[in-house]
Amino acid sequence: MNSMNLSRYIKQFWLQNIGVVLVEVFKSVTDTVANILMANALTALTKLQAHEFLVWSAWAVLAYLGGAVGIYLEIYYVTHVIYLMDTALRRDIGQKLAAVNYEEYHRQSDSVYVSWLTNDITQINTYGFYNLVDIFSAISDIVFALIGLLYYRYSLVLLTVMLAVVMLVVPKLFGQPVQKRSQALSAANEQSMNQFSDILAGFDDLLMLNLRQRIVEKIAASSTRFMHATDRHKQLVGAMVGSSAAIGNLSQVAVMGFTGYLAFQRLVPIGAIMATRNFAESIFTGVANAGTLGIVTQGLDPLFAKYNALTPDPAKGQGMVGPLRQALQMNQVSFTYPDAQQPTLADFNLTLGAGKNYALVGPSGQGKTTIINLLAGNLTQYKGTLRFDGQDYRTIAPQAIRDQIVVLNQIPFIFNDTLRQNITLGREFTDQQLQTALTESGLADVVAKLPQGLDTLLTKSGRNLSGGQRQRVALARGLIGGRKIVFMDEGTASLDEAAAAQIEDSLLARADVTLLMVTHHLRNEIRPQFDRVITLGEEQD
Ligand SMILES: Nc1ncnc2c1ncn2[C@@H]1O[C@H](COP(=O)(O)OP(=O)(O)OP(=O)(O)O)[C@@H](O)[C@H]1O
Repeated sequence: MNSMNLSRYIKQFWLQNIGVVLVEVFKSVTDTVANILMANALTALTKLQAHEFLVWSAWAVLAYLGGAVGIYLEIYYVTHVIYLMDTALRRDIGQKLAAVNYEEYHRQSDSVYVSWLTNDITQINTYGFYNLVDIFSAISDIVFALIGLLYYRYSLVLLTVMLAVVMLVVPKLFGQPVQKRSQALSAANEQSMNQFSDILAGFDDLLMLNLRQRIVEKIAASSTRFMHATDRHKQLVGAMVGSSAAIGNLSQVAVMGFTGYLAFQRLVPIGAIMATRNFAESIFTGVANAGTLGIVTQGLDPLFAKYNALTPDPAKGQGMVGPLRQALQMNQVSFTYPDAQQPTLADFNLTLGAGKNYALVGPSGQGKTTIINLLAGNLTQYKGTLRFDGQDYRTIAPQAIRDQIVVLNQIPFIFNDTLRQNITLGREFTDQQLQTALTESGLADVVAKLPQGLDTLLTKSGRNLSGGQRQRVALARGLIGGRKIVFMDEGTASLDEAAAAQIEDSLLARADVTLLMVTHHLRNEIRPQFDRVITLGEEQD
């Protein structure tokens, strides 16, 4: 994907954006015409010509009605086009996120990405798309107001242009600082999102400790910090817009004064004073806005830089693998987490034979989950060699490895969707395949008891399923694609003994499944069913 920036989306929807431009031009034309018509009415009034006064006023009313239609179109159509661009932008952010690997994705928390898709888009709308519309509206107003002034006297145009140049210079002084504060605002947004989701995720624990008030304190503190970042941003934007407005107002007075002089000289009609004041107002407000808004728009560059910094999975391997026939191997594998002082694994060796069952036990923090993530192809920055049926992982396409593996975590993720969708995740399967997966995962009985069967809507995090049922949904989700290597990372730790036994036994009994089970509680009765119990910290093969 090419790099993301504002203009990319404007070009992508160029036809609709031409529509936006036409709406703005239409508004400016109706304003200019209405101004001249009202000026004519005023001139007729100063000459006490009642009929002319009424006729010019009636025309002016028509022009103002046209302007009202322009305002309607601006509010409805312009917003519609901006939302089209928002959707394309969110889609591209989604595409960037979907292209990264495990390590890159987990460099930041989910709530940071949520903030990209919500707060950042609001910021891009306010300071980007709506701003650009405002800038164009300002430019269009300026052009037609200049034509209006030219209609009376070219010297009015000259004076106005000179004053406008002064106004353009002022906002430039604010460019860099505004960019910095806009960057800080985005960072503060991410941080508060992070803090909100962190404290809310801890609701259950706070409830049990009778510390729910902490939610209120944390939310308030986080919101206050965000408010300070907004304050700092707005202070600067305010100073910039304010100083431009001050110069603009003084310039308007100068234009009015000059028109008054021309009227005394009988070079323009007396009613022109109203029109030139309005034209000058349009021009100076337009120049002030166009100058300052342009700078605010540039302030969005750091946001886009953030999205562009996401690097797609750099894995070079193209090789394919099928179902495991011989073994998965780790040879002299060492792994150190970024920022960690000590390696988690050093010269580690392990062989998992196809169709065999392994238990991986050992004290907490020894690296059991790390081993699973290495074997699953999620962690790539290791030393040594990983092999799939003798083929080096580095030469295999990462998705080909994932196609063979199911990872069951302690708390599997349940999407807010139907049970069927939670298993298929949008993939097409025959009823037969679905039925087999339900049976293999021990879900068939559960589904039979649900009034709505597979169409039962599961709530967020699967709260209407028991822990064991959630595990089975995750298992069915993995097995349905024909995966035959199962890594259980404390997959049954949160279940009662009966539920754990049901899942473990069904996997242990399958000769076609290669099972690696990480556990702290290896039940004695299933110990003999393992081909090997690997204790971390002991000699490896
Ligand atoms: N993302 C990470 N970044 C930095 N260090 C990490 C990360 N994940 C794990 N570690 C560290 O690596 C070590 C091994 O962690 P790992 O989760 O693999 O151990 P484990 O044996 O599975 O532990 P447990 O039995 O408690 O689940 C620990 O010291 C842990 O602090």
